[in-house]
Amino acid sequence: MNKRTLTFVTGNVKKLEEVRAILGNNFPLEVVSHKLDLPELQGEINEVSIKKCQEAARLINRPVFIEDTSLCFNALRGLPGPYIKWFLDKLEPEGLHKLLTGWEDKSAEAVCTFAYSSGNSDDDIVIFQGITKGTIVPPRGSRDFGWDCIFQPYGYDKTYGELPKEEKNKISHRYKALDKLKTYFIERNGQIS
Ligand SMILES: O=c1nc[nH]c2c1ncn2[C@H]1C[C@H](O)[C@@H](COP(=O)(O)OP(=O)(O)OP(=O)(O)O)O1
Ligand SMILES: [Mg+2]
Repeated sequence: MNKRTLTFVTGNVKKLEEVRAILGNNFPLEVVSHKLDLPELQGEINEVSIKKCQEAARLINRPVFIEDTSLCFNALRGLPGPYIKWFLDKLEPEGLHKLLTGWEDKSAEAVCTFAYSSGNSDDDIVIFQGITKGTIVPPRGSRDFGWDCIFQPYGYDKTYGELPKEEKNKISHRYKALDKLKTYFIERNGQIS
């Protein structure tokens, strides 16, 4: 039987790469991607993801999921959080690290939030979240993907940017969120809605 398809809406190719690598082959649905830069309204993390997903479902009109990533500095009470993309664009990794000058607490949480819509506007949006805790350090390693070079997960002496991809994908915020998403669809035998 052909697998049902589920559309991942993102404008970020690095995210898509990781999602494909982490979901692997034993996922009961076929994931296709759709490149779109969705509007992201301001708010708390889950709110941003729910609205982003509703907009994706409205535009694409079929079962979709989206993902929104936050980087939350504990000293800054969770900021930049969902606004990390704009902080990174303007400050670059060096500047993000410097934001914490003057704070002893360099701890941070990488938060990945997937939101799924069956495409039926009567159904609730389902959220899957994964959090990896770590420390913000001066940049080290690959600059291929966002803020990877300044985030050092707890228990490691390497940043995400220094870890081999397979290692990052075993411990990352994205891995933990996708693990929940995977379980949800496996328990439903790939049933959408
Ligand atoms: O694992 C990661 N390691 C390092 N950097 C990361 C990671 N995951 C997202 N990022 C960056 C991309 C963007 O600068 C911001 C999140 O913003 P976010 O809106 O979720 O991503 P995006 O706009 O690039 O793609 P999308 O079209 O799916 O919204 O953090
Ligand atoms: Mg975005």
